[in-house]
Amino acid sequence: MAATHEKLTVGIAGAGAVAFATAACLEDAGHRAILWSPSGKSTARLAAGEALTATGALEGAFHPGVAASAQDLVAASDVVLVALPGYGHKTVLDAIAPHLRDGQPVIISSHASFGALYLLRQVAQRGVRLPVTVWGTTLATARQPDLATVSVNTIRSKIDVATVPVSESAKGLALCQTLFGDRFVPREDVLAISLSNLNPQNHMGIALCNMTRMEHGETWSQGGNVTPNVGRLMEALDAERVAIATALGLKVRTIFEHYHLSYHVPVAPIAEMNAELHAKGIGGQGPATADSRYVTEDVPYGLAVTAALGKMAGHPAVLHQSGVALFSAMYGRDFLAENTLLSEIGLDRLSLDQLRQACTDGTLPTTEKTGT
Ligand SMILES: NC(=O)C1=CN([C@@H]2O[C@H](COP(=O)(O)OP(=O)(O)OC[C@H]3O[C@@H](n4cnc5c(N)ncnc54)[C@H](OP(=O)(O)O)[C@@H]3O)[C@@H](O)[C@H]2O)C=CC1
Ligand SMILES: CC(C)(CO)C(=O)C(=O)O
Repeated sequence: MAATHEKLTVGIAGAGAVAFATAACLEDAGHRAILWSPSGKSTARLAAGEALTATGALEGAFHPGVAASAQDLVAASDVVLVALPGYGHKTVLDAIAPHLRDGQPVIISSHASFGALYLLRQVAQRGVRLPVTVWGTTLATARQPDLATVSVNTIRSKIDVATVPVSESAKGLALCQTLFGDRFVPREDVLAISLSNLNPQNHMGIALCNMTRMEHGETWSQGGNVTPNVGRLMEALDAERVAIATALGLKVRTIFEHYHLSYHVPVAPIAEMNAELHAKGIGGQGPATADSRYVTEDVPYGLAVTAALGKMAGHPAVLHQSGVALFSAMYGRDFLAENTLLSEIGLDRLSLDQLRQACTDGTLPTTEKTGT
């Protein structure tokens, strides 16, 4: 699909902060957005006729549609966009998979734990082929003060994108441009995107170093608490991730580029960039609970993946591995075991060659480990 002024209907699976912000942006651009909340809770007020009010980087009152079921969502949409935390991905992918049509594009924002490969396997069992476009991050950073309002902190100027199968990359990119404008940076494949989500490493530094604030339920500035030592930890985590990507011959953004492109602040040490965000009033607030996706999503669906890829690439990500172990010890949970996608795609049974092939053609091997 070439980038056009075509107006499309986008079915959004998920109805949290990012889903609301994405729906508002789509409606603002003249597209039609339909939201689906897996429990129905998050769309109840919109379904009752209230407007979705966006404040901040996007202002306005919008009336996206609401779907009562995954089946209705998929049936009414040209494109399906998955926008919710990784711990909900398998549930939602399982809900949409039986209804997706041949060729119907799916976008996952942000992509986690090779969910694209899982979805492609599920639809292939029905003989359905479709392109899955994956983003390393989200269109916006946002919070949901209530279930009819979204506070949009920033709309990103650059988003890393790839499509599985890779042969559909140009069409996937054009679709994203049609929907969201010229803000996409094409990356090689879903493997590159898996190493492009900076939330897990950044949230590890932020949550680990502010855990007592989270446990005490304090209100605290996120940007203002990325102090020099926290910033250095985040930079060291970043160096591990970038080293793995480099070893695999993949180009990914650095933490410096990420903060610069997401928040439009000059490149500097990460503590300084965060201090600048804090001073500008866009540093955000850190989690006011230990039950935060900064840990419950980012450890099993993020740190664990980078750690696994580090081992496969021969560049062990010691700090990421330590993050999984430390948070598991702190919470008294086995975060590695909580990931519902990696075990499904059998990442530990794949060789690097097999994983790379699957990321290229979208087909997971059925045979035992072969190649390096
Ligand atoms: N918010 C932000 O600024 C940023 C977010 N991201 C990433 O974007 C994604 C979405 O974030 P955000 O919108 O803030 O998240 P939210 O917590 O606001 O998402 C809430 C939505 O997720 C659904 N959900 C939660 N748990 C489950 C589950 N177990 N099964 C099924 N559905 C579930 C909820 O369902 P229901 O409606 O039924 O309650 C609701 O629709 C995450 O991966 C996050 O890391 C990345 C960068 C910035
Ligand atoms: C707040 C922000 C934008 C940075 O940590 C974020 O990534 C999130 O909410 O997940």
